[in-house]
Amino acid sequence: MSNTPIRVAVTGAAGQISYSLLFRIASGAMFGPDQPVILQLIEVPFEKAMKALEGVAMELDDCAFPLLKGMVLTDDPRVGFKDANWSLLVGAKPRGPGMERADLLKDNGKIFIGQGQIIDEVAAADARIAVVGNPANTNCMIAASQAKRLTPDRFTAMVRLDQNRAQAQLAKKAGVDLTAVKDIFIYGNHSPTMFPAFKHATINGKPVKEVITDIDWLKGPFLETVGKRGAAIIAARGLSSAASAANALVDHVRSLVTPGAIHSVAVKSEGRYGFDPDVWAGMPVKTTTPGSYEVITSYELCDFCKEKIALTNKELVEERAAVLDMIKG
Ligand SMILES: NC(=O)c1ccc[n+]([C@@H]2O[C@H](COP(=O)([O-])OP(=O)(O)OC[C@H]3O[C@@H](n4cnc5c(N)ncnc54)[C@H](O)[C@@H]3O)[C@@H](O)[C@H]2O)c1
Ligand SMILES: O=C(O)C[C@H](O)C(=O)O
Repeated sequence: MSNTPIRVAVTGAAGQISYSLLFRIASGAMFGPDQPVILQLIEVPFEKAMKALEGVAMELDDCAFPLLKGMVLTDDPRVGFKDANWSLLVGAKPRGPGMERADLLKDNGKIFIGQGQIIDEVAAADARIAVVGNPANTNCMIAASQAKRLTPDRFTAMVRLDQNRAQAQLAKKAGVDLTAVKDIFIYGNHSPTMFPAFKHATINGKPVKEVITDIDWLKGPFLETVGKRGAAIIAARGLSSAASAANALVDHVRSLVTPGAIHSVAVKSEGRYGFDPDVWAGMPVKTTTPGSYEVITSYELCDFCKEKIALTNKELVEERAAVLDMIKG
């Protein structure tokens, strides 16, 4: 790690995810305990949002984080993304009770056209982008489609919350410590069609199916609970998940800068695991250096896995088709 601060741009900086996220970044949880950061906080150009952002910045000051070397508060994305090493695209309208993710597609998609163009123009040479705002995979595809300088591998979308949810559910069912569950990866969309591939997961080093012998639970309630967890939280809280989403983004970025980490990331598929080449789909990734990763392509897919992947791929292809005019226009 270097002593030069990393510039981290965060959109939706006055929103609920950011209220959990920013303090973790400033404390060193995302980039490590020796890495200083400058937070470049971006909000919409409305008085209420900017006022709320000032309040968040006051609280960040009041934490006296030694690693926080500066803050920029802005409603101008050109200022906010300037020289950013990481751009965390959280800002978007969240889904409310009863809303489907498809409803968000057009509204939120527009945001990512502009942000993709500006990041490509003004962010740092080593810029990397992580998309959280929903529908995250397709928003990431939209942002990447606008880039002429930055290559598609720089753009990732978050499926880490789904991986964490799946790991927690498997540990609970098996009655083991969370850390006993390994290699549970999320394939496809961050939506109820996602596929947590339990077949490849292990519990205390044994294949999941040897420990959880209730295959009907794995194929039914397990997939359903993980896939619909976002909606369950919205129904219970009246608001979408925030602290767990922020925590997952810390994990997503931390793993992407930690060589050897193996984790689920939505990346440009390039046809891997049977996905359409142009969609961003969750799949297992291994971080190779603090600035690069490779997709792990060695997992074999059973017929059940292929069926599930075909479903989530279909949804991603449909989402892409729904915004194709926007990204080509
Ligand atoms: N991928 C995931 O796992 C995951 C998990 C939870 C939530 N989400 C999504 O994250 C997004 C944010 O959720 P939240 O609960 O923080 O919402 P929120 O409404 O509390 O905050 C969103 C913030 O974004 C701001 N914003 C909107 N458009 C913006 C723009 N163009 N530039 C900068 N800021 C902008 C808003 O003013 C608001 O302050 C939602 O789309 C939500 O669905 C994703
Ligand atoms: O499902 C949602 O709309 C919120 C979020 O993506 C989640 O998974 O909690």
